[in-house]
Amino acid sequence: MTDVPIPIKEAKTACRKRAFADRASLHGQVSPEAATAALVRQLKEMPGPSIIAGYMPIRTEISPLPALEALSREGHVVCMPQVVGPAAPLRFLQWSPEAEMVEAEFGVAIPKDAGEVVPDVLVVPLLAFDTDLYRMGYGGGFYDRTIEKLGREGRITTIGFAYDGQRIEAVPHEPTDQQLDVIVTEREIYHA
Ligand SMILES: Nc1nc2c(c(=O)[nH]1)N(C=O)[C@@H](CNc1ccc(C(=O)N[C@@H](CCC(=O)O)C(=O)O)cc1)CN2
Ligand SMILES: Nc1ncnc2c1ncn2[C@@H]1O[C@H](COP(=O)(O)OP(=O)(O)OP(=O)(O)O)[C@@H](O)[C@H]1O
Repeated sequence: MTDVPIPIKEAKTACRKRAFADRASLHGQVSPEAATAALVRQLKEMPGPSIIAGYMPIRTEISPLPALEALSREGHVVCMPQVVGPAAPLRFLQWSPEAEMVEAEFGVAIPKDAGEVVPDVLVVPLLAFDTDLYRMGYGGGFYDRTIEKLGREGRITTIGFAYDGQRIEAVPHEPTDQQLDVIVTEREIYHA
């Protein structure tokens, strides 16, 4: 029997469904402290002052907030993503632990009345990843478009943040999928 390749969209949909279930079983079971400490260490290793983009966790994403709060209190500029349109890259609004938040597209909170900044480090949420540092998100292509644009305009470092159990053998990918530079979990730091 010959192997018939599964079309990429179908492969991604099937993978995404499995990844949702797998991540849900990790969330609440895996203690995030070691991941937080590793993320803080990784972000502090960045040369020079950096503007760090995080995310407000939704669903069962591992929360980067303890790490971002600590870095913000130490004087780092931190920002959060905003969806501006279905085919547009994300834009980033400055954030601090005291920032007033409002709910925006897809149920994601964004800082209210905040100024736009351009990050040079992106902490990226994901559903699943592999050791080639491919990631799978919710399917909007927002991070792929954003990484592609920021990379074209300057230097950008991308750090995936996840539970180690979100690692899978191979994430189905297509030419527009961007590989991350680093993935931080509670157990491991993966490099390209
Ligand atoms: N915490 C967090 N913030 C983020 C993202 C993210 O993945 N996580 N984004 C990353 O892009 C952007 C928001 N984009 C999002 C896109 C889709 C869904 C979502 O839940 N989608 C539905 C499917 C919607 C549909 O197709 O009808 C789903 O997954 O069930 C959430 C956020 C910016 N902020
Ligand atoms: N740089 C880009 N330019 C144009 N289209 C893009 C770009 N990057 C991704 N896309 C399109 O977006 C669609 C969804 O991408 P994909 O399934 O990889 O999303 P995702 O990485 O899971 O989601 P997200 O990045 O929002 O978390 C793809 O069909 C792809 O064609």
